[in-house]
Amino acid sequence: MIKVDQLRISFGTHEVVRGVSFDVAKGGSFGIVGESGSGKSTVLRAMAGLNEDWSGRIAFDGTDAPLKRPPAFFRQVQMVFQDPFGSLHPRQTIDRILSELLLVHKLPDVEKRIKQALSDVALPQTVRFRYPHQLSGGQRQRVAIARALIAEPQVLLLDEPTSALDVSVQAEILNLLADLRQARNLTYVLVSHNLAVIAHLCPQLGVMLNGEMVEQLSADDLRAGRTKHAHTSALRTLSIDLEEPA
Ligand SMILES: Nc1ncnc2c1ncn2[C@@H]1O[C@H](COP(=O)(O)OP(=O)(O)OP(=O)(O)O)[C@@H](O)[C@H]1O
Repeated sequence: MIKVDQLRISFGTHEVVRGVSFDVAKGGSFGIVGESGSGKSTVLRAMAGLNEDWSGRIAFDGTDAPLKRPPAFFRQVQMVFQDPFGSLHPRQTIDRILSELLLVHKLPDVEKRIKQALSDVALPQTVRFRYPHQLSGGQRQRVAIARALIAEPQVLLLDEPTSALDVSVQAEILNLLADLRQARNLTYVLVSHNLAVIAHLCPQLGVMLNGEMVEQLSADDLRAGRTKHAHTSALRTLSIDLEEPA
């Protein structure tokens, strides 16, 4: 479903993504983990069509993505960001936020689709005419997910989708994302610095270090400590230490 091959991205003379390659099967979920600045978000933004200056190959469903994506691309592929406060327009009601993509893509049954989108992410219909600041952080992220799914895409690109949330809410959003993927056969690429988040949603993952994907492995191998690259072992040790403070 997704093929990224020898992706390279520079800002000025600084090459921040240095030949990254990975594949994701249809209905699969691939995680990208790595420390801050390793290039994870830059990879995802290029895949989403938000950065038009890259080289290599990015393909969805067998079709190479051009640098500048046509409008139809954004029906097929949607992105969810870390901070729902930043990604939802503060002066627009949830109704307006959800209807925007439907209008852009000229989809029928706006009313029905908005109601369905709210119920798909387990939000009460009463939030429809509220503003983002009148919702909790978890509810805002549910709106962001509803907006991403409303035009029925096949791929979700998720950039730290739970990092801005309280720990108790994080698990709810991760479970929602897992359920939605299964129900709709969605394909996910998820970026996080948090190995536990990645391992929860992604059976396969890639580890980034200084713009390179230094290792790809299964979540099972990660859990069992079957790692090859020293950086993967270091991330794993760090995440175990964080989860189980002495
Ligand atoms: N628009 C930009 N202009 C210049 N440099 C950038 C830009 N975006 C990212 N960078 C640089 O590219 C490198 C990789 O950034 P990126 O955001 O992809 O890392 P990351 O692994 O996602 O980290 P984080 O989790 O902190 O977002 C960093 O050195 C960053 O400073």
